[in-house]
Amino acid sequence: MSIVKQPQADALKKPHLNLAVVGHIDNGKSTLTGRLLLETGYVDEKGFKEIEEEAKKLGKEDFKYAWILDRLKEERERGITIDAMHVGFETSKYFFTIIDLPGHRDFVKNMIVGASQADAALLVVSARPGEFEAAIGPQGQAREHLFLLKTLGVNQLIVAVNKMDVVNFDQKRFEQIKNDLGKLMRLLGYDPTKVPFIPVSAVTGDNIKSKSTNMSWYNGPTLLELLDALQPPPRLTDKPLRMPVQDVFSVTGAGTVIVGRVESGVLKNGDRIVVMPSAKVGDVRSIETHHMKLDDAKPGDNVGINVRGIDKNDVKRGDVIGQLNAPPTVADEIVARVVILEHPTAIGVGYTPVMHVHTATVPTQFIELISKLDPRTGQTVEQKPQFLKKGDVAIVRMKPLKPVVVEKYSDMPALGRFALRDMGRTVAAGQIIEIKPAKVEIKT
Ligand SMILES: Nc1nc2c(ncn2[C@@H]2O[C@H](COP(=O)(O)OP(=O)(O)OP(=O)(O)O)[C@@H](O)[C@H]2O)c(=O)[nH]1
Repeated sequence: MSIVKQPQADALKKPHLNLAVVGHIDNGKSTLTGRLLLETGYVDEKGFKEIEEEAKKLGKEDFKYAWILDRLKEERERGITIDAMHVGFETSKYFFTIIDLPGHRDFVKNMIVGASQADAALLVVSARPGEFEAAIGPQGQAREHLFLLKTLGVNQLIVAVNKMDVVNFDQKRFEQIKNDLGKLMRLLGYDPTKVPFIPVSAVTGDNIKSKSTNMSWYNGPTLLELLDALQPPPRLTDKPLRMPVQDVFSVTGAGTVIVGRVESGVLKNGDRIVVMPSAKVGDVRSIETHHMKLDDAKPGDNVGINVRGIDKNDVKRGDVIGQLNAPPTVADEIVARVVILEHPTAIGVGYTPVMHVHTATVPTQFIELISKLDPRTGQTVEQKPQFLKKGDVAIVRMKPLKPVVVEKYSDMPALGRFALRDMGRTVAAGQIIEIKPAKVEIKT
């Protein structure tokens, strides 16, 4: 029995949103996520009792919510099933899938993959003195995540100011954080007046499901109400099918099962599909989500598909599934608008970081620096710059050094935005403006 419950059919009929929970290490992402699952009835009672008793025994009761996530991670590592891939909870209006559970060692890398699919983000910042300051400091992950979210086009954001119990639910501290974070957000291109800030305590539960009696000075909605007030994104049903592959399994009795999220188009049972860049062709035998069989999968659906004619070894994470009449685009070169987040010196032609785009990672070389732009207005300020450095926004031409599927950001945002990483750091993020396609022959 898994520690988290799977949604019932009614929950899956609700509009679906993908939520990224982001923030600096130790600010309380896991605790808050565990709390949300618990408050919405998505934690198995028996399993949670065990966790509670264990936490009590060790005198670590504050940890019990985060341990829900730890337990889940263990379950995933032990034996992967399709339905354990997606953890979710429901509010009165939506069903939320939490993409990329917090607490991962290489969180930023996963964040990039995750954020490329997020419809909204919940930024968790700690009110504890010092912790908030570190989170938004030069090395702060709250800063880094905000920048990435913005550049990857995730515009819906909720800020949870957590650990309010630690600062005696002090309104002044909350206002100060709102003010300081607001300034940073403005710098990164957000309008902080449009972003809701909420004071919470993940440990005591204040303002999560019910209004806090400790913070009568806060008149806004609870966290669950804020989640309910998010807007569903437009779903690209009329575009060609694109489903980036997250994982592939060989399931005894079933054969090859490919897991991913449909980003555009509609995938139907019985469809003939093509996997790019390998150009392997197969047929869809069944589509499943959260343990239920579906007739089709639409944009936003996270599904496992059982396919005939494609071997497990023919598909890998980062490939993209499409249909034969409009197969996914394999790029020979791309032109992109990039923002340089972090680089110790300067970036010139020849620089080869790793591009993270949808679920793919591929070494990609800068082959031309076309122009430098004013970050605020988007106007060209310099043609053919020699170098790019931290803070610069530029149009560049790049060449993926291995075949990879991408699309123009304007056509399919989820396949057209990327981050560039080098030596464990996020160097830049960008959007694809033009693609020079590679020739790939599809044999049917
Ligand atoms: N007092 C108090 N402590 C909290 C609260 N939320 C989290 N904590 C504590 O803060 C510490 C870090 O919490 P986590 O939930 O593990 O933080 P995280 O952001 O998920 O950390 P990583 O997964 O390591 O990035 C733990 O000791 C929690 O018990 C809160 O609202 N109040």
